[in-house]
Amino acid sequence: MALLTPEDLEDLLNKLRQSNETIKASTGKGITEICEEVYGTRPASQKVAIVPITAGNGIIGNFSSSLLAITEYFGLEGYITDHPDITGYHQAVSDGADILLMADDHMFIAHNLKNGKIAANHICTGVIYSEIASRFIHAGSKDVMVIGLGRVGYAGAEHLVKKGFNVYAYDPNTEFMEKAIEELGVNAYDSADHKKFSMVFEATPNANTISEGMITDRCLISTPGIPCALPAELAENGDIDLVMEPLVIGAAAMLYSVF
Ligand SMILES: NC(=O)C1=CN([C@@H]2O[C@H](COP(=O)(O)OP(=O)(O)OC[C@H]3O[C@@H](n4cnc5c(N)ncnc54)[C@H](O)[C@@H]3O)[C@@H](O)[C@H]2O)C=CC1
Ligand SMILES: N[C@@H](CCCCNC(=O)[C@H]1CCC=N1)C(=O)O
Ligand SMILES: [Mg+2]
Repeated sequence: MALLTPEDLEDLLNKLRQSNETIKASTGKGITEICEEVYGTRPASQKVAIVPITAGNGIIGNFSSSLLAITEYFGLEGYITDHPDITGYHQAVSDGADILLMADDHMFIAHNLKNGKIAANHICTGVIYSEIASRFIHAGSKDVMVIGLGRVGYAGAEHLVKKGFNVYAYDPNTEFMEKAIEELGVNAYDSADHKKFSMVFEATPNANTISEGMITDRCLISTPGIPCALPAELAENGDIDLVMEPLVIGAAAMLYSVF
C-alpha cells in the first residue's frame, strides 16, 4: 500500500483551499455541497476521536494532527486520544466519542459508534474524486476516463457506472481490467482510438500517467493519486483544471458517509 509521508501532508489546509477553489470553478459547487449531495448528510458538531495506530509501518508524523485539522474545518469537535491503539480506542469510547477515525497500513476507517455506520478511505476517495470529475461544467458528453482500477480506482469506476456515465478505463493489470469490464461493463480505453476526454479520474501511485493525447484542451482532472498524474509541461496549460489533494477530500467523504 502506498503510504502517506509527512511531506505529503505539509500545508494541508492550503492545498484543500486551492483544491476547493478549483472544484467550485470547474463543477459549480464546493466540496461540502458535493459531499452533502453524494451522501445526503450534514455535519452536526459530532465528537470525533482520532486514535493513532502503531501497527505495521507505525505512526505517520502529522497524520493524526492532519485529521484533527480536517474535523475542525468541518465544524466538528475533534481530538487525538492520549494513547494509541487499544488504550486510545478505550479512551475514545469511554469519552462518548460519536465517530472514531483510525488507520493502519491497509485500512483507514471512520466508524460512527452512535449509528453503526462505517466508511473505508479507499472507497470514499474513489467515490468523491470520480464524482468531482463527473461534474465538469464544460463537459460535452458523459464520457469519463478512469486511469487505475485498484482499490480507489475501481470504487470510482463503479460509482461512475452506477451514475450512468460512459466509463473508459485503463490499468496495465489485465486482471483488474477484465474484472472491471465483466463486473462494471466499462470500455477498455485504447489510445489507438485517439479519443480525448474532458473528464479524467486518475488513481495510480505513478507520476505522469496522463498524456496529451488523452485529454481535450479544456478538461478537469480529478486525482487522489500520489505523485501527480499530470506531467508538468501539461499542467502549465491554463485550461486544465487539476483537483489533487493528499488526504482531506477523501477524509471529508468518509465523515459525510457516516454522519
Ligand atoms: N489523496 C487521497 O486522499 C488518497 C490517495 N491515495 C493514493 O491513490 C493511489 C491509488 O491508491 P490505491 O488504489 O490504494 O492503489 P492500488 O495499488 O490498489 O491501485 C493502483 C492501480 O494503479 C494501476 N496503475 C499503475 N500505473 C498505472 C498507469 N500508468 N496507468 C494506469 N493504471 C496504472 C496499478 O496497476 C493498480 O491497479 C495511491 O497513490 C495512494 O497513495 C489513496 C487513498 C487516499
Ligand atoms: N497508522 C498511522 C496512519 C497510517 C495511514 C496509512 N494509510 C495511508 O497513508 C493512506 C490513507 C490515505 C492515503 N493513504 C497513524 O496512525 O499515524
Ligand atoms: Mg483526498
